[in-house]
Amino acid sequence: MILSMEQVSIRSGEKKIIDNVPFSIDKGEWFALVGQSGSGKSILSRAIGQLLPKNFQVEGKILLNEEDLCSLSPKQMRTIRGQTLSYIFQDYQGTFTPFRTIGQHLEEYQKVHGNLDTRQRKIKSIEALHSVGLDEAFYSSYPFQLSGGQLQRASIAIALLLSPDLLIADEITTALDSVSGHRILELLAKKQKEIGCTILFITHDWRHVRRYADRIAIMKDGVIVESGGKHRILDHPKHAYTKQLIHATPILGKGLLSGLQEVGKE
Ligand SMILES: Nc1ncnc2c1ncn2[C@@H]1O[C@H](COP(=O)(O)OP(=O)(O)OP(=O)(O)O)[C@@H](O)[C@H]1O
Repeated sequence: MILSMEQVSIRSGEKKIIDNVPFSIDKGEWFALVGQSGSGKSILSRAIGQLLPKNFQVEGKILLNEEDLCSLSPKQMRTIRGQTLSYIFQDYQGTFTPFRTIGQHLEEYQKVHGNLDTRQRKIKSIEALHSVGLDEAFYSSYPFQLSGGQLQRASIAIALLLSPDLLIADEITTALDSVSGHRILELLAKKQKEIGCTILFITHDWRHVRRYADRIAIMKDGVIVESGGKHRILDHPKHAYTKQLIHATPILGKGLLSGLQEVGKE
């Protein structure tokens, strides 16, 4: 198991946003966290990296590789973010500082994590760009010179630069057209195979859940109402809310909603 949440509750002042959430993610799996807007998916995922604003209080345990992240200092967390845990967000524009080139972003990330050799940093940055299908010319480009899909590729290059154990992808295709979104997820799936990292994938889109997820948790009003394997959740949902969500966005195509074969049937 790579990530485990034990009775995690999150408040902002008097408001309880997350209520007693338990879940665990196994090493190497693609774990989808699904739920309608405002259910608390982003707040929960940001709590993992201690990225919540100061007015939020987190209770419970968040164990990454058996280490309780809630007990770590901001300095210790900075080391973990990037090296062990990294994020890709829906708002890819926000990942980049407008007046710095893509290459400078890639280099800064390495510098912060102790790679002090200028030449090595440049070689690694260019390799990272190639690995997400961007050629060397993008090294000197500014963020505004890239399309949304290209920028999201660059965010993946940055997020995977130090081969993290856990990558949190928070609605990373929402701001892209469907073809670019599809390409980004294919790229992520390919990179996951290469690096062997675990993915916590936050989404509204059942097509993506069906195609990529191994296991799924369903969130409603700050509570996980149901979780399980893809086949179990998509083809045999138990909770009324899960059924409602699945039926609200039917998946086109023949056979089971999970895309798998029912056991015992040809
Ligand atoms: N900075 C904040 N301060 C106080 N409350 C917040 C803050 N950000 C989000 N919330 C509240 O926390 C709850 C959960 O929000 P969150 O963004 O986690 O939902 P979500 O499931 O990720 O939604 P979406 O799919 O639209 O991104 C909502 O009620 C929201 O209003």
